[in-house]
Amino acid sequence: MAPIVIKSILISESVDPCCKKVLEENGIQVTEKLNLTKEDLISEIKNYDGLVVRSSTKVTADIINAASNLKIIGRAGTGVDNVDVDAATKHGVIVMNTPSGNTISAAELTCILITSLSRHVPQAAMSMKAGKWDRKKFMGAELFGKTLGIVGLGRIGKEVASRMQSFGMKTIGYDPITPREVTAGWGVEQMTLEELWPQCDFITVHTPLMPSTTGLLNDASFAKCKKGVRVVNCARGGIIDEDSLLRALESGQCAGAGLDVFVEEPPKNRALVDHPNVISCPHLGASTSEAQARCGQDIALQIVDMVKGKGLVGAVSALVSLPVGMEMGYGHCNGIEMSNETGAFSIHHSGLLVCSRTGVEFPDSGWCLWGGEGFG
Ligand SMILES: NC(=O)c1ccc[n+]([C@@H]2O[C@H](COP(=O)([O-])OP(=O)(O)OC[C@H]3O[C@@H](n4cnc5c(N)ncnc54)[C@H](O)[C@@H]3O)[C@@H](O)[C@H]2O)c1
Ligand SMILES: O=C(O)[C@H](O)COP(=O)(O)O
Repeated sequence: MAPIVIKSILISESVDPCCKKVLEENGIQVTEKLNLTKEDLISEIKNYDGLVVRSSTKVTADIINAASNLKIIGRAGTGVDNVDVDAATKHGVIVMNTPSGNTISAAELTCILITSLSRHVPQAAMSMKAGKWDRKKFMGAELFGKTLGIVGLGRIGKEVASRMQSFGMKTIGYDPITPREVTAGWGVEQMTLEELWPQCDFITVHTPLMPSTTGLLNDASFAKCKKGVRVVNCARGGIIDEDSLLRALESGQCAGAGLDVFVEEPPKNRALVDHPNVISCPHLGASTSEAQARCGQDIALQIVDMVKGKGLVGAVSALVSLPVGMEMGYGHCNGIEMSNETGAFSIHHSGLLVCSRTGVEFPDSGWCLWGGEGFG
């Protein structure tokens, strides 16, 4: 791989200081400017070879078009839905993420929301602070023996399963890509969504936000659930349709929701946040010192490796420039096996890889196809 020259990088969000340190130790000049408006970013970006962001900076096509020197957009975290990967690819800008750095933190917050929902801990704590001693109102239910449905059995889904199994929960799930025999090895029985909905006491979603996952839980799927199901979304706002969730909470079909993410962040419509049976957080899944240190260090090291011509670990957009029908590589990731099997992936206009044989959409996350870590 030919080395790529990166002399200056703009960090536009609160990224762990080790990111700046590693880049500077490798001769890259780093400027940190937080809370830039879109207009500020458009006028600033031409001065930099690289941009490092988290999820708040919306790196839209107009920003990328104005970035005459930009060669790399580094996402210190997992989701790249705040970056216009198509526009970046068209401009030859590499988009890179650090998908495993915050897995444990996101999984832990998910489990905290599940356990809090079962015992109303946040509501009880607020009532204590209000000077009350209300033991009847906060009667809960044990998690032991209950069924947790996990939709999306990738990195975070797997970690959630093992933690909740230690509470004695039965874990079932659905994932169109991770093989059933692999998740059976983690104690997760896979089934169709139609089979899954009516069995669950709790449902947690861990997919990327894509056309096929938008509104996965909607009026129709809530209607198939047990009355009183509790749901958690620590993935992306919109995977659980927000209007349907509110209706299900109001009718009692859904007894509680734990939400870390919203369609609009921060949410202007406060109906869900204000609902008494909703526990919500301001997108805190990755907000631990450990996750931030890992993501900050990983993105810096990946950029340095790219500059030195050592590799393109975490590259997301590079895939889009590969020809349809290419050989993607070898490994035990099912996506790779399928590419070898079919040689028939096409690049969807939204940046998704779509297998023409199965119609399965792959998120454009480089880890699974480049890293070869698969589902080990
Ligand atoms: N709240 C936070 O701060 C936070 C932190 C980290 C990650 N995330 C988000 O969590 C989500 C999961 O992250 P991850 O690292 O586990 O990703 P991952 O890529 O490891 O796993 C996602 C899984 O979803 C599966 N999937 C795709 N389409 C599906 C569908 N239609 N139905 C069911 N499963 C489907 C994929 O096959 C994959 O196994 C992402 O949306 C990510 O952006 C949020
Ligand atoms: O996709 C992610 O990595 C998470 O949503 C975390 O986003 P953040 O880096 O903005 O906290």
